[in-house]
Order: sequence, then structure tokens, then C-alpha cells
Amino acid sequence: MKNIWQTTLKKLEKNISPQNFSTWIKPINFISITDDQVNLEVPNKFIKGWIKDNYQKVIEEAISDIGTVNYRISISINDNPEIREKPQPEKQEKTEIETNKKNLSLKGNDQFSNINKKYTFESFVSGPSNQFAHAAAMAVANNPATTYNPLFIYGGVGLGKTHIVHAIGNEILNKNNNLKICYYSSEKFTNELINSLRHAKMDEFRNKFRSIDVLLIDDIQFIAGKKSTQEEFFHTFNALYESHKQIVVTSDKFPKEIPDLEERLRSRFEWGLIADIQAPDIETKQAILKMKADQNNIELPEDVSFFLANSVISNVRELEGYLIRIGAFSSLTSTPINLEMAKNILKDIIIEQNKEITVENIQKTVATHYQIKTSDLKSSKRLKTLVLPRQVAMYISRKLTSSSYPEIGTKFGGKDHSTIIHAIKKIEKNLEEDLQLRTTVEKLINSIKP
Ligand SMILES: Nc1ncnc2c1ncn2[C@@H]1O[C@H](COP(=O)(O)OP(=O)(O)OP(=O)(O)O)[C@@H](O)[C@H]1O
Repeated sequence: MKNIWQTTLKKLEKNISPQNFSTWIKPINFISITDDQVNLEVPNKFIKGWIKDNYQKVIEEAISDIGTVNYRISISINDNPEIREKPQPEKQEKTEIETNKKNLSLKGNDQFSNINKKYTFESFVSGPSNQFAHAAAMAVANNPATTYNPLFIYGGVGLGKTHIVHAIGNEILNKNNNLKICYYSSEKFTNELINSLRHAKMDEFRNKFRSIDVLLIDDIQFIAGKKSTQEEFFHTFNALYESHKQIVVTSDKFPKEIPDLEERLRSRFEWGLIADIQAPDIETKQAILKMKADQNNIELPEDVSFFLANSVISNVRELEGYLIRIGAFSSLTSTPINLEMAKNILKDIIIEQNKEITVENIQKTVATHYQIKTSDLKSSKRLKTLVLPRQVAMYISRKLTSSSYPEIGTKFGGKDHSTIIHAIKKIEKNLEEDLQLRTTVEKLINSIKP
């Protein structure tokens, strides 16, 4: 019977992206088949819900295809983490420091954790754009180091990554104040490493980081290109992972998109769960505004909230900044907030609603994202690192502007219209299969659209 499941897995692997396959399908345990029912087991409620919503039909079809029976699946939960197949960390050479597990620097959570009490799950508004990351973060906070390790959260600037990471820390601390939780930006990690190197205090540094129960590292993209930081972080990661400690990492990019990041680190980030945060929709932005207004005792009329939510494309920090500005003006002048006042205060800073979308703007945005020159997009160089951005830029140009294929061709250095059609078809096809590309293109489109 287990053979049926093995064959099903092979079929599913062909039809589901590797990322989704390893996140959702791999944790499934086959239990038994009774009549037309296949009994499966998963480690927690979150995975069960996700599979039911997204993969139940695909799995049922894949199993039913094998024989003549139309199977249904039944999923139960086994919350014993041992049943979950986990990738085994590569064996790491032990340094003398790693074998010395003495706790030299950790004396108590409060002086060490750097957790911002303000950022909690209660003060985090969940909506379609961040639902997945939010649910994954809650799962980690409820059961650290059992299911999703590491948890890798990525998303654009000001979309709540730091908030959610602190929320994990606060939630864990609320439940178990004895755990050593440590929040660090990757910049701070680097600085501390440099100082420790300079002052010959590497033993202390290592002991400190390797005696943590939950390590929260924010903005990991900043260690890109820094060889010794990556090296040290790699060993810290391994030491913690091997001792079943929770690691949470945030980044502004998907692991594969972080330039100059060592492959061995990149692959470790992909061991656990990768969850993204997208730009919030209008409703979520308004809900965030309401929460922030309440927190700051600001009376925010509905039309002003709508105006703000509409004016800020994605960055929640920016949204919050505008709200505080209007609130401050209202309080200093003792006048209630209204739409005219809000428009007046923000007239110089708010992004114009009708910002024109042009092929040139699209080229600039895409080139910045991929860290290449706009002239490379217009060139005919066939380097792999240029071909994809070029095709993405062509695809978005066609999608967001009314330019014809020949017009787009002209703006891309005089290319034939058939080249543009080919590029667009290629991207359309890849978008169906490649989650990472889909996320990138969605992010680019969101940042280009006013
Ligand atoms: N869903 C949300 N609910 C409530 N507040 C939010 C939400 N998303 C973002 N914020 C708020 O927006 C501000 C910026 O968020 P945060 O610093 O977490 O963003 P970030 O993604 O870490 O940004 P960066 O990329 O610059 O590091 C914070 O004040 C945070 O509380």
C-alpha cells in the first residue's frame, strides 16, 4: 500500500513546485488505505488546513489516477514532531569553542533579548497579504523549534517583517520566560562580530550566540558579500539547529535572490519554511491605520483613512508616518482631522495618484531590482543574468502600458516584435510554474503601479 503513496508522491513532485512540495507535501505521513479512503497524517493544524484548502483535490486525483478507485483523503494530526522527516544538517567541524557549552554571557532575558514589547501579534493586523507569514509565525511562537525551522520571512520595505519577528519573541516570552530569546539585526550581528574579533573576544561571542533558545535575525540580506560574517553566522546556525533551537530570519528577498550569499547558507534558509509578506490591500491598510490611530489616540475619519490608504502604495511605515503627522498637526492646532486638512498637510510628500506608467519607468524599476543597468535591458547580451530581467521588463511593459509589441521592441534597443512576443510567452509560462518568479513579478508590478 505504501507503494501507492510513493507513486503518488512522484506524480505530485512533477506537478508542484519544489518549494511547495517540500513545504506542504513532504511533511505528510502515509498511514493506511481503507476501501476508498487514504489516511494521512500531518504534524499540525496549520499544515492540515493548508493542504485541505490547496492540495486536497490534487492529491486525490493523483492517487485515484494510479488505480481504478476514486480515493478520498482523510487527514489527521500527529503533533509528535519526531514523525516529521527533517533534512539533516550537514556535519559541521567542531571548533573548540563549540564544544565548550558554558553559558558565559546570558544572565537573563530582559537584558539580552532586545525584544520590542510594542510589536506583538495583538498589534499586528493580518490580511491576505501577510496571512501566510502571520500563521507561520504564530505556529513557530506556539511550538518553537519543532516544525518550521528555520522560518524565513521575506517581503518588501516596511511591510511588517520586524514587527512579526518581535511578535514571535514576545509570544514565546509570554509563554516561557526562561527561554533565551535574542533579536538581532544582521548589521548588529556583524558589528558585534567585528568588535569581538578586534578585542579578541570571539569565545564570548560564540558562547553567547550558541546558548540561545530562539535566535531572531532581521534583514539577513545585509550580510551578503561579508565573508567572515557569513562564515560565523553559518556556524552559529548549525550549532543552534543541531541543538534543536529555533531560528527565524527575515530578508527583503527570497533566499535565491540575495546576491553574494554563500550557497551553503542559502540552502539552509530553504530547509524550513519560507513565508512571504506582500504589499497590503486597501482594506488591510485601513485596518492598520485604525489600529495605529487607536494606539495613538488619534480620531481618524473614514474618508481620511481611505485617502491615506489609497495614497501610500505599500510601505506601512510610510502610512504610519503620515498618520502621525496629521495627528500631530491636529493636536498642536487643536483642530479635528478632516480630509482637506490631511490633503493639505501631505500635499508635498504624497506620491501623485496618477503617476504615469511608462516603459522607461518599468525598465528603471526592474533594473534596480535585479541590480543591473537599464542599458543592459536594452542590449542584446545573452548573459543569463540579463536575459531574465529583460524578459520580465518586457512582460510588465506589455501588461501595464498600452504600448504595442513593436513599440516595446523599439524601447528595448530596437528589437523585433517577435522577440517581444517570445519573451512575454516565456515569462507567462514560467509564471505558472515558478513561485519565486511569480512573487518577484507581483512585487515589481505592485511597486510600479500607482
Ligand atoms: N500588518 C501590520 N499590522 C500592524 N502594523 C504593521 C503591519 N505591517 C507593518 N506594520 C507597522 O509598520 C511599521 C514598519 O514595519 P516593520 O519595521 O516591521 O517593517 P519591515 O518589513 O521590517 O521593514 P524593513 O524592510 O525596512 O526592515 C512598524 O511600525 C509596524 O508596526
